[in-house]
Amino acid sequence: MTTLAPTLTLAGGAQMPVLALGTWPMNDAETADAVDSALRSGYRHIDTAENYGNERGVGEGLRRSGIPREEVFLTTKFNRAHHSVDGARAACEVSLQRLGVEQLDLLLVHWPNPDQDRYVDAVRGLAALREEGLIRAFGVSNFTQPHLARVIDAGFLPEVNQIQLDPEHGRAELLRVHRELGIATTAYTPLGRAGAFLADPAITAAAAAHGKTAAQVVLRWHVQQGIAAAPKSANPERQRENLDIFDFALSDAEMAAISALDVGAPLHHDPEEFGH
Ligand SMILES: NC(=O)C1=CN([C@@H]2O[C@H](COP(=O)(O)OP(=O)(O)OC[C@H]3O[C@@H](n4cnc5c(N)ncnc54)[C@H](OP(=O)(O)O)[C@@H]3O)[C@@H](O)[C@H]2O)C=CC1
Ligand SMILES: O=C(O)C(=O)[C@@H](O)[C@H](O)C(=O)CO
Repeated sequence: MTTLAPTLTLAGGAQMPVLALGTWPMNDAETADAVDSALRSGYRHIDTAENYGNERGVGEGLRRSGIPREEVFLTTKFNRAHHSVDGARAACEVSLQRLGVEQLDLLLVHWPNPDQDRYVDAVRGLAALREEGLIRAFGVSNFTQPHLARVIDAGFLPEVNQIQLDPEHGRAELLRVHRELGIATTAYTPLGRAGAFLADPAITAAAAAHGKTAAQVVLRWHVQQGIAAAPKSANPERQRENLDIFDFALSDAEMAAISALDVGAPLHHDPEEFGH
């Protein structure tokens, strides 16, 4: 029987599977193959973006897999040019078209782009789209606590903040803020792009103890904190490996040892400076 990931209930009531297939930096053809194999293995959440240029591939993989549309949670994101009420609508409409679906499960503002200072209007546009039923949930990505505060002061609660989060970037303070506000967290680059930390004894010892791989231990560390994770793999075997994390639990000591790998390394990109 196929194992499905459990879901998190978002603030607006949508159920979001805690394990998503990441699709950056694959092109349409690679994405279609990866999405097809992932869905056949039991994935029910796909992460894409306008910026990845592969939403058509996601739609193709979805149709090829034969998995009914309503069983799959589709997350996509839009770029800075769409940071306005009308822009969010236009972004949604073109993503729907490229994906070949009638509704998005989750639409995110990809980066805050504070230099143009229009992310509050972008979220205002998202709230209207949810109201109309074009999207089931809305959220943001790469937002810091001050960005979230501006959006919330304007009267909108993003349901998700998708952020870089791995054992070396535990994001403890932002996670605390998310929990306080009722914002779900999705971790991107959860494996550190097959980072060196996979060979750290804190992780390899837990992997040996549970008969799992280092990547499985790291993804388990994410979901055991109530965080969703979006590992990318183009390889069907590694896709299955990354989903096979729901039959064991890390001890408190193992969780703490992995969390201790965060010694304050900088993020790949500073959201005050970088964005598209
Ligand atoms: N919101 C945002 O701004 C951002 C969102 N993202 C999203 O997050 C997703 C994941 O992040 P990404 O940066 O790709 O990094 P990941 O941490 O997911 O690492 C992906 C890399 O790890 C390899 N890999 C996957 N599974 C395993 C495994 N079990 N063992 C060993 N190696 C493995 C993959 O290779 P292979 O494919 O060969 O298996 C690939 O090279 C992206 O695809 C995208 O959807 C990413 C960056 C920013
Ligand atoms: O992959 C994404 O979602 C991005 O936003 C990319 O810009 C990614 O963060 C990156 O690292 C590009 O250099």
